[in-house]
Amino acid sequence: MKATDQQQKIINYESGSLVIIANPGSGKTYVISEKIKLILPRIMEFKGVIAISYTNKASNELKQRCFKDGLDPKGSFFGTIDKFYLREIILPFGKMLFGIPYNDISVIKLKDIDEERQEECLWIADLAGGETLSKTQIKILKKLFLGGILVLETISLLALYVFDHSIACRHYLKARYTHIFIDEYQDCGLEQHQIFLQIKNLGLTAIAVGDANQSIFQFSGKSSEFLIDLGKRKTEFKLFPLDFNHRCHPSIVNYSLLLLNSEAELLQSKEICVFEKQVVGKEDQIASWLNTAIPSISKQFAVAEMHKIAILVKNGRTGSIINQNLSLAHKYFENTPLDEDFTMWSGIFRDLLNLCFDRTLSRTSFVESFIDTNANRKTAIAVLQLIKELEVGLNIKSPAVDELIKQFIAIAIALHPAGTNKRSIELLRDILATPIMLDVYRPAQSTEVQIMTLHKSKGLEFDAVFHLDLCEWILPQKAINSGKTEFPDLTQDVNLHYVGITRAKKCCVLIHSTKRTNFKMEIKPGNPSEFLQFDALADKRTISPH
Ligand SMILES: Nc1ncnc2c1ncn2[C@@H]1O[C@H](COP(=O)(O)OP(=O)(O)OP(=O)(O)O)[C@@H](O)[C@H]1O
Repeated sequence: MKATDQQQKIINYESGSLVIIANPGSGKTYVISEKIKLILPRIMEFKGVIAISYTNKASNELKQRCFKDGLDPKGSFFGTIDKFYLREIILPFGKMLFGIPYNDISVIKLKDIDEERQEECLWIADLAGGETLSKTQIKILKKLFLGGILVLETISLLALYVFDHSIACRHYLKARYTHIFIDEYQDCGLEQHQIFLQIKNLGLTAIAVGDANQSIFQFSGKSSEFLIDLGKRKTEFKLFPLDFNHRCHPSIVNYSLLLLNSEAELLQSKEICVFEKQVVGKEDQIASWLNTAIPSISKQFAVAEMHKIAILVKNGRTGSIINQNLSLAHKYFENTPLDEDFTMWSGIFRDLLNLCFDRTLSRTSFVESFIDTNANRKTAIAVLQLIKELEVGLNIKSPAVDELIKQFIAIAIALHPAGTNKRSIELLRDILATPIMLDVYRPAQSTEVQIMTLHKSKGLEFDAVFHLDLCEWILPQKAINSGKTEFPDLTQDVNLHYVGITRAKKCCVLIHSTKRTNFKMEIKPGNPSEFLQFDALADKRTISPH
C-alpha cells in the first residue's frame, strides 16, 4: 500500500505535536502505525511510545501492524486508556501517595461495592467529569485503595490526582516515553483530555487522532468537544485533515456525507450501492429475508467469504432475535458477565480466551502488555509455555474445567500476582462450563456472517453491511416527555448510523420492518426511521431488488 500525499505529510511531520481530524476509512490506523515505525528505531533502548487505542482489539491490530516485521517495541506501552491509568500511573505511584494496600487491588464497579462501603461512596454516582476531588473524597478513595479497591467510575479522576500530586510519576513518564498517541479522540473524557495535555507539557510529542462524527459514547461522559478543542490550539498542535475514504464505494461515501450535511460536496458515482428494504413482519421475518437475500447479494457484489458480511443492530434485543432465527451460518458477538467485570484478572482471562481461539493474535504481544519481557525473560518464556498448554487444553472436545482454571490462574499469577480475585475465577468457571458462552470468544469463521451491535462495529470494515433497526422509536431513539416528543440522543444516534453505514466497502442495506419489538418485548407497528425521511438522502439509495 502506498501512502497518499495527505498521509505521507502526516507520517513525515516531526516538528511537534499534531491533531489529525480524520474521516471514516481514511487510514488512521495506517498513519499511526507508520509514524510509530519511524520513531521507534531512533529512540534509546529503554524509551518507548504510549499508544492508546479505544479497545483491546484495536490495540492488538495496531501492535500487529507496527511489529509484524520484527520491529523492537522497546519500552512502549500499547493498550486502552484504563490500562494506562492503572499500569503506569495509579498502581505504581498511588502506592507512594497513599501507602501499600493491605489487600490485592481489584477494580470494581460502584454498583458491586459491598453494602458496608456503599454509603460513603454515594457521591461517586453523581460524578459528571471535571470535578476536583475534595479532601473527604480523597480520604475515601485512599481508604478504598488501601483496602484493595479501585472503583471503576473514579479511575480517570484518580489517575489525574496521582499525576498532579506525584512528581515521581511525572518524572517517570517523561524519562520513559517520547510520544503519546491517542486514537479515537472523539470518545475521550475530560480527565483523559487533561492528562493528555499535561503529558504533552512534560515534553512528550502528543498525537491525537479522531473523527467528531464518530463520537458514540456520550452517555458515558465522552465527548467530541475535546478533539475540537485540540483543533483550535493552533500554536500547540499542527492540524492535519485526513479525509479521503479508501474503504467505501463512492455512493456509500456520498450517502454518509449527506446524512451529516445536506449540502456536502459529493463524489462521482455511476451506481448506487446503498439499498433500502422494508420487511413485512417483525424481526424474525427480517431473519428469514436475510436467509435468502444474503447469498444473492454476496453473489452480486462478489463477496468471497461470509465473515466479510455484517448484520448490525442497535440493541441486544434485535441481535438475540436475529441470532435465534437466522439459519445461515453466523456468529453473534454478545457480552458475557466476564466482559462486564473490570478487574485485572477478569481482563487477563478475557484476553487469554480471545488469544487461545484467535490464531491471528500474538502471544508475545499479549505477554508484553503486562510485563517488560526484556527485564523478565524467564517469566515471559514460562508464561508463553503456559499459554501454549492452555491453547491445547481449551481446544480439545470436552476440556476438564478444573484443570483449565488452574492453568488460567497460573498465568494470571505470573502476570499480575496482586490481582488475585475470587469473583473473576467464578465468572471464568461459568464461561468454561457453558459451551454457548465459551463460543462467544471464538472469532467468526470465514463461513460465518457476523452479527453485532453498531457500537461494537466501530473501527471494523465489511464488504457488505445489513444495517437493521432503522425503525421509528429505535434509531433515532424517541421518547415522550410531559406529552412532548423528544429525541434524547439525536447527535449520538446520527453518529451511530454514520458509523454503521461507513463500515461497508461494497454495499450497504438499510432495513426496517412493518412491526417491531419494544423494550417490554411487546410487538408494535413499525414505521421507517426519521433518518430515512431526510430529503437529501431519498435519491441516494434504491429499493433492494431482493
Ligand atoms: N493509501 C491507501 N491506499 C489504499 N488503501 C488504503 C490507504 N490507506 C488506507 N487504506 C485502506 O482503507 C481502509 C481503512 O483504513 P483504516 O482501517 O486505517 O481506516 P480508519 O481511518 O482507521 O477507519 P475508521 O475510522 O472508519 O475505523 C483499510 O482497508 C486500509 O487498508
